[in-house]
Amino acid sequence: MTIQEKIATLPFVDIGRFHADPAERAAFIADLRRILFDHGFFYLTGHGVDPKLIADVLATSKRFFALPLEEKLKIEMVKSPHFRGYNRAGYERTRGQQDWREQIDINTEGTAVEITPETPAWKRLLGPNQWPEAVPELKPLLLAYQAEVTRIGIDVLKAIAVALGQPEDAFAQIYEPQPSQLLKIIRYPGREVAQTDQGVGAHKDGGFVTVLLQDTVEGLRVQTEDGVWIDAPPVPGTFVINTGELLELATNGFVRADVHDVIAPPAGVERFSVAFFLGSRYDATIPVIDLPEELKIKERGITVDALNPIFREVGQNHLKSRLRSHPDVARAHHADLLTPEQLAGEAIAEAY
Ligand SMILES: O=C(O)CCC(=O)C(=O)O
Ligand SMILES: [Fe+2]
Repeated sequence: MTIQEKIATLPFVDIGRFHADPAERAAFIADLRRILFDHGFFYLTGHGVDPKLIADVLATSKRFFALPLEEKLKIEMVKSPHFRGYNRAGYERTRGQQDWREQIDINTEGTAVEITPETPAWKRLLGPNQWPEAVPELKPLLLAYQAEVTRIGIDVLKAIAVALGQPEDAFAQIYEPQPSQLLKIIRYPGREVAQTDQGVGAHKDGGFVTVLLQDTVEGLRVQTEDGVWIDAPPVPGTFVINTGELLELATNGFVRADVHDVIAPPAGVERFSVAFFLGSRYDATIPVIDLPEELKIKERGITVDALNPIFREVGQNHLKSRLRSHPDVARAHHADLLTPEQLAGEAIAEAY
């Protein structure tokens, strides 16, 4: 199969059409509405991100991953109460199976909040990032890139709101003034290291939308609604956008959050990607959007209780999943939030 045949199964969305004249914009919205119901994944074009910024982010990330392990461990995540920093390959699992990828997690650059017993627990997520001294250019580049993918993510979200028959700012009440901006630079080592084909196991992403930059090596796969796995190989000049669980919840399953995974590259090959997860404010509660009748009849429903407010409290859920994903960080910094079982159990990191 050629690359063209493979990607024929995932649609392309040119976000430039959202800013075109009214007739073109209306045609775009009609197209997007169809795409959103059928697919949780699409390729984004017309986004206007400077190709030089993209090239610099990838090249500089590769320089970080090429550092000796001891240098990378200087910013290991366990040093950050805010779940920021480096995780080495083979230390995370998805559904019990080892993931083979190393990564740096970055989020909104901030200062730590003083934590008292009265402080909402999610405020522990706020704080500074950890940056590598050995590659000082990484900080300004990733912060510039984070700003750009935030702009794109919000633009796509506005288009999605309009496609759902809502005003374009329908979600602004839960992302303004500060959305969550988790950015990961990721390296997947080849199978001679991984000794399994699991780069990252099957999962859904949690936020509004994910803006994914892939370098040149394929490996990303998406499960369609009928259960078939299709490839989502890199296409130069595009981002892969996938809609997350927050939108699935908000639309009672009209919008899909597709399960996806990454296959580890062949022996001797490494794969790089940069994933950006746009989420709402941490103190937001996910609303249920009242879709127009012609869309409402196509809602699929969701597997959790749609009206249970616990599932809809973003910060609390995010902190819970971070504590589960990174038990070493949880024990080092948040032991007061853990159950005796969590404190006693094996400290295995869960990616999702
Ligand atoms: O690396 C990729 O291509 C995708 C990564 C991913 O799905 C994730 O980190 O959630
Ligand atoms: Fe993902």
